[in-house]
Amino acid sequence: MFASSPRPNNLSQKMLLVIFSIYLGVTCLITCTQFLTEYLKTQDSISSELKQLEETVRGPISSSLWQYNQAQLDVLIEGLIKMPIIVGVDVFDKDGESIISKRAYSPSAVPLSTFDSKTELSWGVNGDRIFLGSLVLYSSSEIVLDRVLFGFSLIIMTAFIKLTILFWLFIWAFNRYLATPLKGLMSQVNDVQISQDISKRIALPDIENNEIRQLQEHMNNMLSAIEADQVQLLEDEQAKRAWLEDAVAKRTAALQVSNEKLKELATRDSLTKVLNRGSFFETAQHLLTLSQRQKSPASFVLMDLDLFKSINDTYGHFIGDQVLVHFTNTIQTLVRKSDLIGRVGGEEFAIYLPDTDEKDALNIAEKIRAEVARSILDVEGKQVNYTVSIGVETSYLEEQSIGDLFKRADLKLYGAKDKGRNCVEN
Ligand SMILES: Nc1nc2c(ncn2[C@@H]2O[C@H](COP(=O)(O)OP(=O)(O)OP(=O)(O)O)[C@@H](O)[C@H]2O)c(=O)[nH]1
Repeated sequence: MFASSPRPNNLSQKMLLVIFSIYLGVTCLITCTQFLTEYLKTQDSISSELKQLEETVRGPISSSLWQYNQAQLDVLIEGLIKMPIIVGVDVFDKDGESIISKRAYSPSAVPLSTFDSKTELSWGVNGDRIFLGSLVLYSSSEIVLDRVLFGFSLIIMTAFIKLTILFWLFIWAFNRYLATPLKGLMSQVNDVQISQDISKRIALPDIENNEIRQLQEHMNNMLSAIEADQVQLLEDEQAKRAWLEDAVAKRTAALQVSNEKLKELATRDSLTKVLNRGSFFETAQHLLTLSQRQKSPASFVLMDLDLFKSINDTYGHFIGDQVLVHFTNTIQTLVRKSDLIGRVGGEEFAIYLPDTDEKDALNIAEKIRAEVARSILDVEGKQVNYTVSIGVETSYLEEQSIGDLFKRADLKLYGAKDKGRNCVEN
């Protein structure tokens, strides 16, 4: 049973040690007391037997002494000394002088302790008792021990049997009611710990309604509380994350809008919304490089509003601004979405036309010139008419710089101005 039982842990070992040490101590104490009591009882019993023997032999010994019958006295003393409870016999005369002294042991094996019983020897003559001497019978502790040990071995044996039965009963009860349920409890707690699955619950099989069950219930309540806390924490965490993601998304959208605005501010002309000079030339340079790689033609149209100073002077700067906006709106309706429009000076604009040869570029420039010349702008009840001079230039394949193209277009623009304005020069 013990071999198949679970290996005791420190607590159980300690419990066993403490319980059985106490039990052994108490048992030893009781046994020693029992032994002492038994010893004294046996000694009393032997003393009584000695007394009885004295009563029995007092008459014959007194008779032998009265008659001086030494032979009879010797026989009687020999008989006494052979008795199992007697280790010595002494006979004294009336003056206390030893007449006979017999011992059942040799001088080399003297008993540890002896005790005796003494009786007077007398003889009756004419109704008077004549004192003849005394008889002393001795017995020893060894004889008492011999008797006690016989009875006591039975006590020791029964005590050992009781102790053994109690020990195994204790081991069985300990395993059945404490060690096995505790081991099961620890194993299940360990499972929860290793798997980190708080939804698991501890369920010991065949458990009685005792402290272990209460412990199991307390642990399960604790697990439930931890699980509820974890769920709450998870929900809080998810809510926080959702809030954070929402805040980040809103912030990102706001940043994108700001970026777009910044980009527009950096790249666009605030009045006409077409590309500013820097941005136009940068983008046009990229497109020119691309056109060259694809070996496709590209054209550059440079436009300058005619006598714009006098428009400002005549109608004021506000109307001058409206003319600029009108002009950009007009050209946007006449070019492709892929064409690049930029404001390169106060009243000077440029269009970069990818995949456009000289002939097509001239057509577009002419369309712009004609449309502008034809249109009448109505601002604040005033009718404004304006014209534009245009220089057109188409790129050569070996041409690398948009600046060169611009310079050549500018020369053409001067030519148009020289020819009297409101015309296209290429
Ligand atoms: N309203 C307004 N005027 C501008 C703006 N930018 C430049 N101007 C004006 O445009 C005028 C350009 O005048 P000029 O360079 O003498 O040229 P022009 O009068 O157009 O004469 P030509 O170019 O020879 O036909 C100047 O008076 C500038 O003040 C602007 O954004 N708004």
